[in-house]
Amino acid sequence: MSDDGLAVRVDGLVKRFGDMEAVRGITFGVETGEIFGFLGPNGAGKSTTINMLCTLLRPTAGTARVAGHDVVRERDDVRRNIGLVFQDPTLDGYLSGEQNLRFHAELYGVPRQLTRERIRQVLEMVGLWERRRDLVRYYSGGMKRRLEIARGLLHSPRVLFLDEPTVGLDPQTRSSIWEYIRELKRAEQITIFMTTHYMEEAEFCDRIAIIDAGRIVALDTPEALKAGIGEDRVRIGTTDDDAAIAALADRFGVAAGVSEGAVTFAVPSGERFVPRLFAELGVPIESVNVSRPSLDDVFMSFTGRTIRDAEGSSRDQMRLAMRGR
Ligand SMILES: Nc1ncnc2c1ncn2[C@@H]1O[C@H](COP(=O)(O)OP(=O)(O)OP(=O)(O)O)[C@@H](O)[C@H]1O
Repeated sequence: MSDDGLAVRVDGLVKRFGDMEAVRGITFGVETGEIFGFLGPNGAGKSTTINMLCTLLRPTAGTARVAGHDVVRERDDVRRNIGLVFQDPTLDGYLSGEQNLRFHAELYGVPRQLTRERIRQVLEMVGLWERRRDLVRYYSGGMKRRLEIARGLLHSPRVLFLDEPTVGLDPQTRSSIWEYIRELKRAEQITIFMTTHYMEEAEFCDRIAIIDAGRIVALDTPEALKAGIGEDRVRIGTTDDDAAIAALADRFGVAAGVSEGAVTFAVPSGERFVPRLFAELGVPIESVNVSRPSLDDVFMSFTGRTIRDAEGSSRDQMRLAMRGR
């Protein structure tokens, strides 16, 4: 089996593209049977990491072992033991769901006598058995993604890699994909390694690593990460944000900033703080929102900005880089 019960073991992994260091020496382990989430804004290095673990990209430095095998030296062993579901669909629309799976089974050398039963199992698991004879081009986006998950499972991999499995899907379909992922964990006892930039979804993972600008900034269960914050988040809409930020610092000793258009800060007990705010801030308040720590706050506490702001800035950086060419 894998090293010390670890399905994935990463040590000092680095990936450089020219001068650009996309992954900057990350180290972590994923336990067998766990749903492990890799969470971070666009451009943080999630896909680059997953591509190295899947043997599609060669690391610049460091090591990674998947299902007990080295991703560089034992590439074929790694490939035999993993399933992939990537962002870009690679299904053949002119084949039926079942034909797509049969083709994949042959590609992966699934023994003939097992193929039929295995196809039935995985199609039932993702709720597509009844639709198996329909051409994939007539499937909805959610059905296609489910078929890809079924395909990724066909050869009974030990580790399933899902790169943003729900991106571009509507909320209802996203939640149904999650039901299948959780069911999968119960039924197949495999390790699931997934990337996402949806904070709400990371909550469903057993553990998550938060990645920002190529570095892991936090790694734990979602509960432990949120409990570690210990403060509520308060957002206020005001007529004068700069004056409100100055007053918060002067009168309450609270450091606030503007995030996503509202003055935002953290205090130990939000509900108790708000009445004082109205009485003492001295700047008109138009709206108030108090929330318990979320994974967004965890990200904020480690990076100083929200994940959406981080996406904005990474897009800006990319635009600048393009302009500089
Ligand atoms: N082949 C490549 N050549 C040059 N730069 C690359 C290449 N692939 C990725 N990058 C850069 O590496 C950084 C990390 O990209 P990566 O795709 O891993 O991020 P990500 O976290 O997966 O983002 P997303 O959520 O948008 O997929 C980005 O700045 C990206 O532009």
